[in-house]
Amino acid sequence: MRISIGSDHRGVALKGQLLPLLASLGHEVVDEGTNQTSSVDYPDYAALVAGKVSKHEVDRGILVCGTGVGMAIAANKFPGVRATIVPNERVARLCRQHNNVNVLCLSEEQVAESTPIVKAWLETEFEGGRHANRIDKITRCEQANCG
Ligand SMILES: O=C(CO)[C@H](O)[C@H](O)[C@H](O)COP(=O)(O)O
Repeated sequence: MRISIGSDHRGVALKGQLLPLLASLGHEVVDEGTNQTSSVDYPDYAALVAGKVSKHEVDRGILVCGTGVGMAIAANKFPGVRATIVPNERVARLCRQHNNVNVLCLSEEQVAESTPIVKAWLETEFEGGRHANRIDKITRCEQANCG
């Protein structure tokens, strides 16, 4: 897969660990930064990654910050993006099977072992069926500017 990855300054160390992992699994990785520990704004990096997912320039996105919260909030503003914080392997599988999550948000502070989470998220397929009906409802809401 072609994967765009980004972080803020609180996620840069974990992003650095994920780059060789993704390459070793055979994925083409686009590193959107940041590559420094000086303070940056997470919405800028969420926009780079989620924008590419939204425009289908990449297959998936990965975002890392201190908690994953800000990245998920910002990424979900982009049409067609389904981003969530994933704290463990079980949620990694379920968010693919049920929610077709296309942007994985990780907390560098909270996640001790990210490799099984990332592998499970990459390997697990969307189940479709009743879950597709639910995603369609979200998509229709997004397109109609619900609320
Ligand atoms: O977006 C976040 C929280 O919702 C991330 O944890 C950021 O990394 C954090 O907000 C950055 O905070 P800082 O005090 O400016 O380092």
